[in-house]
Amino acid sequence: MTIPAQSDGSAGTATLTEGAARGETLLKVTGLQKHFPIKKGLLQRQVGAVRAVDGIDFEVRSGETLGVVGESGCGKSTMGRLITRLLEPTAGKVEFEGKDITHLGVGGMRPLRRDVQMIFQDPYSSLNPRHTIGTIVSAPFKLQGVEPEGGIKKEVQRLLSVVGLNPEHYNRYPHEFSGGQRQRIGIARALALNPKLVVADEPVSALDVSIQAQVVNLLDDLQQELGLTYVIIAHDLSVVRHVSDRIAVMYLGKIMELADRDLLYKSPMHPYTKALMSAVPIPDPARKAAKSERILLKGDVPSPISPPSGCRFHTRCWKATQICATTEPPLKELRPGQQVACHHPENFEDQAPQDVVLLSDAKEAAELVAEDALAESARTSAAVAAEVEAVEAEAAQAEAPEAEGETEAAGKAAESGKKSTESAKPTPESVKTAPEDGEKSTGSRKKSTGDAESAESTESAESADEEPPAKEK
Ligand SMILES: Nc1ncnc2c1ncn2[C@@H]1O[C@H](COP(=O)(O)OP(=O)(O)OP(=O)(O)O)[C@@H](O)[C@H]1O
Repeated sequence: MTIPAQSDGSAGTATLTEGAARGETLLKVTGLQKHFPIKKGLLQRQVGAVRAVDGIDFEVRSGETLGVVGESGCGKSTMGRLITRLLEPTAGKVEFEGKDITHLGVGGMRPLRRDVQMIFQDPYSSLNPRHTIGTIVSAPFKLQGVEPEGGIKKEVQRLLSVVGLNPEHYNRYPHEFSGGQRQRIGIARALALNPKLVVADEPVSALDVSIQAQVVNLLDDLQQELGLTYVIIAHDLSVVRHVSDRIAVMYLGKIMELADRDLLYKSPMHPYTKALMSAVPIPDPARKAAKSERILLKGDVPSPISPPSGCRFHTRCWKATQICATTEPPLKELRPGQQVACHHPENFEDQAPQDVVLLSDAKEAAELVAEDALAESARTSAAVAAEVEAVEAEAAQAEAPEAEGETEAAGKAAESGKKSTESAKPTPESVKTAPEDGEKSTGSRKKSTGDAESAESTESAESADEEPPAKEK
């Protein structure tokens, strides 16, 4: 699709190249929380709170697309409304282009409304049925008191053609358009003031599959043409797969994994990410065999009013041990470009190798996880752990000759380096020799590592199922 070039002389509108240069941080979120109070009784006393967003940190870089995925109710829309300041955060900080906008009032936010726009999920209810599309798309100009060069009508018609609509339909009403066309009207309205950041909340989930692809491609084209930065919220990974540069996986108000798209698809580290990915249908019949590796999650997402202790995913995770129920894992960069909040990550060295006794919840959850998936998980973790051990041993060896004949302290350091390597022994070893004493033995985790005797088979980390798609940009 050809998209007309953006007119560069629109009076009063910011040019997209202004502000943060490509790759620089445009939006920064620190410890962001939104707790909706639950009130009861005549006096409307607060008796609890829905912890919709419960302490999240991330950055959005200029020119990139950050995909945000997670099951229904995990706080994605609330997060979107917080960063566009449609909601007031309970705690935390939102910075846009280095400026703290967390508690800006209506007046303070007015100039920012040009720079940050939102596209809503439902193209049916987000457009006023009594207004013509001309009125709808021109509303931002009127609200901001902006008079584009050539007049508002001309600019609105230009915007309509930018999003692939007929400019002659300026005077038509929303009901005269199809779902996909209405979403295009919503996109035209969002683009009216040349925003820097566009937050799209489930922009295609209300549309037919064939139309979804058109709208996703339109968003992608517009990004390239206009240098937009996107946060795209979706409930599954298939929508954000082709457009995102990085993907944040949310669960119960927290970010579980935040990674470059290719890394996430090639080797997801959080068990929840892996489960979400295995739920994406595989259209290629030749890869139907992967079906047996589907991971089914047990039960529903727990209530955000009283989320589980420790790691919030532990009640549905097949790898959960005691530490998962008691200690919340921090979101840590385990690989460059891949942050994960997990004590027992997939495709990586175990972060709590001493903790091997599975929780009873985990044993139940493991019954829903295909044997192949469990075996693969153990194999890849073992392979990564072995790799880490080899690298550390090599480093210790390289240090050793230098230490020879030198100070005693240096010798001791080398020695302690070796010890720490030993203590970081791969999980599978420790899991295999895990307590056999009683019913709380490692259960399915043990079973899975048993299958993983050939820890050397690294290629399993890159099963056909997890091949990253070629980015369509
Ligand atoms: N205004 C509100 N008052 C009280 N609770 C709310 C409010 N808005 C959202 N919630 C609750 O916060 C939690 C997160 O909701 P949110 O809509 O952000 O999730 P989501 O991941 O976007 O889900 P979905 O994909 O279904 O829209 C849910 O439990 C929801 O019921």
